[in-house]
Amino acid sequence: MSIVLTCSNLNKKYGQSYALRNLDLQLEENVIYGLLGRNGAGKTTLLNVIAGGILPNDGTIEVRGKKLGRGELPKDFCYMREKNKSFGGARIIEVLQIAASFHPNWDWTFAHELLKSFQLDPQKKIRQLSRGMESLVGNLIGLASRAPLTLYDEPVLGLDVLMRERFYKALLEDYAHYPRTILLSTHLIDEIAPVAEKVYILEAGSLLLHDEIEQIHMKAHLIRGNSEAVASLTAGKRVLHTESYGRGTLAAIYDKLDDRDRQRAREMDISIENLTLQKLFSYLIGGGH
Ligand SMILES: Nc1ncnc2c1ncn2[C@@H]1O[C@H](COP(=O)(O)OP(=O)(O)OP(=O)(O)O)[C@@H](O)[C@H]1O
Repeated sequence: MSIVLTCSNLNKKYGQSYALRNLDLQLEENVIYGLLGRNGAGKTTLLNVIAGGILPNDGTIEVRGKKLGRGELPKDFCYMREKNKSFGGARIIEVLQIAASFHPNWDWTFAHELLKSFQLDPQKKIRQLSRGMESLVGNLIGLASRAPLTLYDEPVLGLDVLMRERFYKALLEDYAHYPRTILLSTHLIDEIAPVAEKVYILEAGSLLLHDEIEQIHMKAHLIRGNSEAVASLTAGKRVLHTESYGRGTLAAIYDKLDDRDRQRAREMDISIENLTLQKLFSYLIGGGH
């Protein structure tokens, strides 16, 4: 396992409030990550601190084991911001030409395929584009640049369902042939579950959870039954949330359940459901509501 990027103890304050607090994050080579969090959780700030030149108050960033100096940006990376106000007067094709000059792995054949698939007219000016089309231009650049480290901030913002599906499909197909490290920040949590291999969940600038999607499928459960029975089954496990109803309790847990746990659950008439990533997220940050 080779580490591409390590952020250690990052802190970023705006006035008295922390946009990032003691944040640690590590990205491995050739993995797709989801960066999840509510509005204001700190996702954009984190991406800007890594790649957008915002200086943290504390903490270090290492790229392939080499610490970045203050204000230094990673090499060989592509960062597609949520908002890109520059280039308004330029045509799409001109923006692609600029991007191509920055990225040594740029693939023009792929870029033209994506223009067609995303239904973008290369002669259109950036300021004539809808919100979704603008996102698609950014997504195209992120894909065709094939940078070893690609960071996307809300890439599907403003996209309709068809275009979201086309983007995810293009990403996964291209990643299968050209593996690299990709981090996608998003609100659309269940959509990212089939795309990402690992996720980081932020809340109020801190890391709430990070794990492999596969592990999340194995560990995120909702348990329902008699209160004493639920308390006994969940003892020693990571309980995210509990709620009482009549004589029963509902508990969201984040832990593996082995055969013995499941046998006990059957004996005690406890039901066990798997939680979707979206539901896990809701229980982590707000008790499921
Ligand atoms: N330039 C700024 N000045 C002051 N506060 C800021 C600034 N940029 C961000 N913040 C604050 O930092 C916190 C994190 O914001 P950030 O944009 O990183 O969140 P986010 O997770 O990307 O949110 P969203 O999903 O809504 O884009 C918020 O409380 C925000 O108000």
